[in-house]
Amino acid sequence: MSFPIVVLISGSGSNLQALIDQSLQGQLNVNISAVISNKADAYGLERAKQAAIPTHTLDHKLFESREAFDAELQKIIDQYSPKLVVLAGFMRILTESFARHYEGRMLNIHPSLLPKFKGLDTHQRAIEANEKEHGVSVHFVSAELDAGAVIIQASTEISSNDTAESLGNKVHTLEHIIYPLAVKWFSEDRITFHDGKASFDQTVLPESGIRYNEALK
Ligand SMILES: Nc1nc2c(c(=O)[nH]1)N[C@@H](CN(C=O)c1ccc(C(=O)N[C@@H](CCC(=O)O)C(=O)O)cc1)CN2
Ligand SMILES: NCC(=O)N[C@@H]1O[C@H](COP(=O)([O-])[O-])[C@@H](O)[C@H]1O
Repeated sequence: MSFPIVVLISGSGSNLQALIDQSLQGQLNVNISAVISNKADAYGLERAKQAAIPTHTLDHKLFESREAFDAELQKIIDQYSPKLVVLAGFMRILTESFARHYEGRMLNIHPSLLPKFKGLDTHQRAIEANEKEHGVSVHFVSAELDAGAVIIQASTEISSNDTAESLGNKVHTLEHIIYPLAVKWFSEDRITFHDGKASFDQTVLPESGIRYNEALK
């Protein structure tokens, strides 16, 4: 496997599992070199162990500052010399120096149609805002929270009887399709990042930030 990646998690790891599955099925030619969690009880750590992927737990509560946590996190990550760092439900805001260190080679999946609903509790906020649609965005990670160049988005309608949970389930399904797709494109050098912007090989997308609804039919 010529394309090492490191995945950061904080919770269940269903997006990690989607990457593991597609890698094992030969649809994604990456080597998940390590999985790192800031939460010891993250089920994603179990998923990694079941796939014989090295795991690390780094409890942010044990560090005096965000900078100290990020410095240790960077040390662990760089042992693996990844070509890509994948945030998959990683729930810590990263410092500017950390974001700059991995600029152009760190992705995040965010459960909203950015730039709408940056931050947390996005499903409930979309419902309360009477949005007609909601969805998910894969983007490069920048120092500014949830503001990096968007690579791919997928959307779903919000039904009148949707709850944050039912909407979250619909979004999760979309995530498990578009995150492996974005990682695949990046690993095949069909997405590049320059000067804060994402650009795409013409075989992928005519322009950045495309909605990829048709992929879900
Ligand atoms: N510098 C950046 N760091 C992170 C980004 C980013 O774009 N730039 N994306 C986030 C992921 N994320 C949303 O997609 C996100 C994660 C966490 C938070 C947050 O408020 N975290 C709190 C703790 C919350 C908790 O522990 O439950 C915090 O860090 O104090 C907002 C958005 C990953 N990092
Ligand atoms: N702000 C970041 C954020 O909320 N990310 C969200 O965390 C979940 C992780 O699920 P998973 O652990 O099952 O992959 C995903 O829904 C992802 O969009």
